[in-house]
Amino acid sequence: MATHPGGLTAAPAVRITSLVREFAGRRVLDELDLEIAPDEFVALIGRSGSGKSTLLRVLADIDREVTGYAELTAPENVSVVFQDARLLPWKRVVDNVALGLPGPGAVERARTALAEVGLAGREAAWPVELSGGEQQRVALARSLVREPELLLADEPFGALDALTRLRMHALLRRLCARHRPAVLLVTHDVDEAIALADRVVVLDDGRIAADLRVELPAPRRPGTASYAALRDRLLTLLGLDPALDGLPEEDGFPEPPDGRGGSTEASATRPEPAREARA
Ligand SMILES: Nc1ncnc2c1ncn2[C@@H]1O[C@H](COP(=O)(O)OP(=O)(O)OP(=O)(O)O)[C@@H](O)[C@H]1O
Repeated sequence: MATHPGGLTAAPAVRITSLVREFAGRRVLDELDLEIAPDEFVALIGRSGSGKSTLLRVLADIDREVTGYAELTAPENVSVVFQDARLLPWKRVVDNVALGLPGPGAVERARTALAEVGLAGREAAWPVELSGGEQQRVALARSLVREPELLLADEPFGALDALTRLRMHALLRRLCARHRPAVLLVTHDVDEAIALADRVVVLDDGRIAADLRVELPAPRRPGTASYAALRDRLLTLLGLDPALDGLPEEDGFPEPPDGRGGSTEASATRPEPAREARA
């Protein structure tokens, strides 16, 4: 639970207890527990197939086919940002942001939100006229103009170049400081997780392998000893070798049945990440 100024203890924005999601009898989320406080920024990392997007879809109420849970509490006012901006190509930028907003002030609010993400003057543009980073900024404006209590983001910057991604980090930090939603950010990028999150949760085979608070002082610059220690710990938890800067020695994927791919038995065994107690 979050303790707010004044000593009040706020109820968590998200509380999940013993969540199970199966596909064809296989547990993809396996009795998962997670709490996110209001205003808290949680990054969710984990290997491909570990269940990150599934968890996000359940919280977004896109996936309702959960097999079981003891508690599943999330706010009603949730916004979701995906890797692709998913703008309606036949609507101008401002109308994409205003879409579904109630009241006569909708367009004005959309304009203000676009200015907040640095797109003042581009309101009348068509989505196709914007770069990938600009489209993603529109998607952020569209999400935050609704003042969500919970912002869910599934690799929102994964398709952007490295420089744009860094600028998007700064933008998202500023927007979250202003709007103060609880955030669950799915990312493959350990540095992105460290740069943005209050907590990094590591998912492995549908269970939480580690839950680490990021205690680094701002600005969180790579190169400090404490940054490197946290980064190494997260890479290790992902089954990667920090000494190789995150590159695994083997790809860790199963061999094709006919043995094509030509390597040894060892390469068919994926590296086992360490499990850690909740910190
Ligand atoms: N609709 C579906 N039908 C069957 N299996 C599914 C479905 N959606 C997801 N899965 C399976 O659930 C597992 C978790 O998928 P999920 O997309 O949540 O993983 P992820 O951690 O987000 O992976 P990635 O990092 O590669 O995006 C995978 O093994 C996937 O094949």
